[in-house]
Amino acid sequence: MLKKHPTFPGVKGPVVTIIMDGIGYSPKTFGNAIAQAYTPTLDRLLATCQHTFLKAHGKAVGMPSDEDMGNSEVGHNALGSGQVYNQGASLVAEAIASGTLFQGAAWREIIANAREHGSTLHFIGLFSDGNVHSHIDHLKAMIVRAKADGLQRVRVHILLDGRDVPETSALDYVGPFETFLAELRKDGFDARIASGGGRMSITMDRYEADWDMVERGWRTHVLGEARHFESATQAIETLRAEHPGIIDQNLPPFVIVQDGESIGRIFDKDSVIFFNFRGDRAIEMSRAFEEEEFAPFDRVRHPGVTYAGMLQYDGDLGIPRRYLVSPPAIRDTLGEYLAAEGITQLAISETQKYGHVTYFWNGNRSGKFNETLETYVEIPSDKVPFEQRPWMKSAEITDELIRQLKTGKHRTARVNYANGDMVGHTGNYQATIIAVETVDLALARLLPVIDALEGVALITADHGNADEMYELDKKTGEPQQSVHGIPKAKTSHTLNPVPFIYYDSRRRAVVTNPGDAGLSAVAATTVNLLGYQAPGMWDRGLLEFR
Ligand SMILES: O=C(O)[C@H](O)COP(=O)(O)O
Ligand SMILES: [Mn+2]
Ligand SMILES: [Mn+2]
Repeated sequence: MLKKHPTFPGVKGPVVTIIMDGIGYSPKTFGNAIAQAYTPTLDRLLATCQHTFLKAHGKAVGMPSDEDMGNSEVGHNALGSGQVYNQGASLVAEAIASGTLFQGAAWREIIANAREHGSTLHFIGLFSDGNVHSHIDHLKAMIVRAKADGLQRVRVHILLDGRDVPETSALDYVGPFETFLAELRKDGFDARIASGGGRMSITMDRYEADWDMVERGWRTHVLGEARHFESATQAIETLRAEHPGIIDQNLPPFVIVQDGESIGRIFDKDSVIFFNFRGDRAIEMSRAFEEEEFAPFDRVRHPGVTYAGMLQYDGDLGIPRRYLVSPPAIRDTLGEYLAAEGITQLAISETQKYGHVTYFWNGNRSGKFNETLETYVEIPSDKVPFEQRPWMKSAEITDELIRQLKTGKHRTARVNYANGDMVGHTGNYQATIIAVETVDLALARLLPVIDALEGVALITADHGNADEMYELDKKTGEPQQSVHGIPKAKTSHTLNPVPFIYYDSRRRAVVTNPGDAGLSAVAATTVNLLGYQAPGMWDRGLLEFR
C-alpha cells in the first residue's frame, strides 16, 4: 500500500500522463520535424509551464550502453514501473558472455532435439545491430555454439531492418554475415540464409494490427513460398531495383533456392529459435508455432518443432513456453500499486501503441491488476503506410479520452499518441511535420478539459525520433549528405532527451531535476500528485510541493 504524502493532499481531478511517442528534444532545428512543425500549444507550454528534460536512452532506461537509443519497450517499462531494470538487450549480452545462455535447459533442448533427429536448427529474427528487438552478435554467437555443440545444419531467416538502423543498410549486414557463414562451412557445417524480407512486410506485426504480415512470414519461412532467389544479396538487389526508393523495412519476402528447391523450409522435428529479445513483434509468430488450435490464419502445415524464444515475450500468457534467457522481472509497478490502493486507471491508444500503455507499461504483462478499477481502450489503427495518414487516430483517441475523463471515473489516465514515432520511422520529413502538428492539436483540445476537471497533465515522451529526421555524421554531428547533396533520411529513434511538462493551471508544485532524471521519475511524480509518497524502490519524483 502507498503511504500518504506528508504535505500534499492530492489533486482533485485526474492525473493524466500524455506520451508523445517519438517526440524527443534537440536544440538543432535543421532536420528536426518538431522544430519545423507549427506547434503553438507545445510552444506555449514550454514558455509558460514548469518543465524539464528526461533521459530516455542508454543506461538510464536499462540498455547496455549510452550508445544505445531508447525505444518504446524500455521507455514505457521505466515510465510504468518507476524503476530501471537491466533490459533484454543487456540480459542477453550478459548471458552469452557468461555462457549461462548455453547452460540453460532451453538451449540444451534445442540442441538435443536437432542432434537426436539429425534435423535443422532455424533462427528467425530481426537482422541488424539495432539492439531494439535483437542484435546480430547474439545470432552469430549462437550459430558458433550450435556448431561446437555438434549440429550439422543451420538455416537463418532474416528480417531486414532499416527502422532501427539506416534505412538501406541491409547489405552492410548481409555481406559480412555471408563471409562469417562461409568460414563456418569450411569443415562441412552447413549454415545458410534461407529466407527473408522486410520487417514491416512480414512476420513482425504487433498487437494483432495485421495478421496478414505474419501469414506472409509463415509462408516464407516455414512453407518456403515466396519469390525465389539464389542468395539474399541477389534478392535485395533485385527487389530494390524493381521498387525504386523502397527502404529495407518494406522489402517483399524472398526464399533462397538451390536447383529450384527452397533450402530452408521448416519441418517436423526441426528446432527453431526466434532470436528477438523484445516481445511485441515476436508474440504472433511464436503463437503460430506453439498453438495447436490456431485461428488467425491457415498455416497449411504446422510442423511439430522444438521452439524457443530469446526471452519469454509475455509473462502473463506464457508466450513462448520455452525461452533462452529470463526476461527482466519487472515488479512493483505503478499500475499494481494504484490497483492495490483502489485508484482507477484509464489506458488508451490506437492499436499500434495499445500494448505500449498496457503491456509494456505494466512490465510486459498483458492482463489487468484489477478488472473493475482499470479501463483499457484500443482505437483500431489504419492499415496504411503511415506517411499517407500522418494524423493516424489522434483525433479519435482524443475524442474518446475526453469522453472518458468527463465521466469522472478515472483518477489517473495514460495516453500514447503514436504519430511522432510511427511517421518518423517512415523517414518522410513532410509527413512527420504533419504528425507532430497533429499531436499539438490533440494537446490543444485535451488540456482545457483536464483543466476544467481540476486535473493535471504530465506531458512527455518515451524516446526521440521526429527530432532527428536526417542521419547525422558520427564525427561532425551534422547531417550526412547523399551523392546528390540531399541529406540522408533517418528512420530510427534518437539519443536525445524528452520533454517533461508539468501542466497544472493551479501551479501546485515546482519541477525539480537534479540533472540526471530519467523516464523512471514519472511514476513517483504521479503518485505524489495523487497525494501519496512513492514506494522506496522507485526513482524519486520531479515535483516539490509548495
Ligand atoms: O518496433 C518498432 O517499430 C521499432 O523497432 C521501434 O519503435 P518503438 O520502440 O517506438 O516501438
Ligand atoms: Mn515509442
Ligand atoms: Mn519507434
